[in-house]
Amino acid sequence: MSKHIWVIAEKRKGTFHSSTYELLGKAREIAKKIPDALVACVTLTNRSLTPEMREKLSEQGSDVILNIINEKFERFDYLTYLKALESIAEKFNPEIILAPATTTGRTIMPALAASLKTGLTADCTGLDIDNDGNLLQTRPAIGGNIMATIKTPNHRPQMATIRPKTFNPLTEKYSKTAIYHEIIPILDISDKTKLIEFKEISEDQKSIQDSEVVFSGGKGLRKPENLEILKDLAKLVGGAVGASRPLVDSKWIGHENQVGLSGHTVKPKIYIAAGISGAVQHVAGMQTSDIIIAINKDVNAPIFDYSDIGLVGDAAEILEMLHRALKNIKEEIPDA
Ligand SMILES: Cc1cc2nc3c(=O)[nH]c(=O)nc-3n(C[C@H](O)[C@H](O)[C@H](O)COP(=O)(O)OP(=O)(O)OC[C@H]3O[C@@H](n4cnc5c(N)ncnc54)[C@H](O)[C@@H]3O)c2cc1C
Repeated sequence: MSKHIWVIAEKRKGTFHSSTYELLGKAREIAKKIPDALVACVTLTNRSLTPEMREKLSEQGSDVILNIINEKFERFDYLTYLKALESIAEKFNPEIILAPATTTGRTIMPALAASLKTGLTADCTGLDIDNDGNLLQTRPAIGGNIMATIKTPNHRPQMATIRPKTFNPLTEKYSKTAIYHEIIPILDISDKTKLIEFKEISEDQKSIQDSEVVFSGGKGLRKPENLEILKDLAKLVGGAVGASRPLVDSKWIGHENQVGLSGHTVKPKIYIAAGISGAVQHVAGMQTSDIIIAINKDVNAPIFDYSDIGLVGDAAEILEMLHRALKNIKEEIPDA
């Protein structure tokens, strides 16, 4: 019988979040090391998937799509999600269940692991298969000072959440067309919860994980007012604002903007670290960015070891100069 590697899809409006495609790409890679493995994408929706959605999941590496339908799945609904996943996991006995370490994944996976009586490794940054077919789940531990590799040899399924932007989606379309199943589970749920309000993040609060340019500030910005320059810069180029943990701890900015081990992992095309020293816990969340530009007044700051471009000087002054220059370019060439 085939061994299922499940990827629990993260739905966003009429499409799927990029983390779904990243996990499908990784699932394809590990499937090569498990005989008879099938990559199954598990979607939870309130209606059938459109042909376009199915095609996309197929091209991104799914052999099978298991679409669980329930009227409550227009949005995330904790108890119904849990009961539905539990019931189909018991039916299909997957070997591995992967989900992105988003708010949804972080909420549902621990509860699912507990109800399936297995383990869960949260926030993984690496996955592999050992010679015995066990999933090797790697994640930073002890404050990011060591990488721990965890396996679950005695229980199935093996479950992990993975930080978005850790893996890459397939670079070439997967050649098979996924088999599409619709499942309408009969769920016995005594509803103890009700949705009071659903608040969507506004467009100008662009997520740091979805932006191609992230302007991040650290303690070297010296005062909260200097964060405004970062916000203006981000607005100018359609980017997002990130921060080191001390700025979040001081309530200059929200946790959704924190980059690093206890914040978010980002992988933009350009990451600007202004007044950030480059502590391992911060670097863990941004080191895979394509181009890293560091601004620091200390020429020996560790952040320069990770940067492609380094500017030595006062962060606020340099950011002001950058803002003026970009504004001028925008005025001269509006489409730039
Ligand atoms: C378990 C654990 C989890 C953690 N998780 C995170 C995390 O997710 N994200 C995170 O960021 N940190 C995290 N940390 C904290 C981390 O260890 C560092 O303390 C933190 O990243 C330092 O932030 P910083 O670089 O802004 O400040 P500092 O380390 O104080 O560095 C400030 C930098 O600004 C420079 N500077 C000063 N003045 C100026 C100026 N005028 N112009 C330019 N540069 C200037 C200095 O030279 C210095 O390099 C975690 C720590 C632990 C123990």
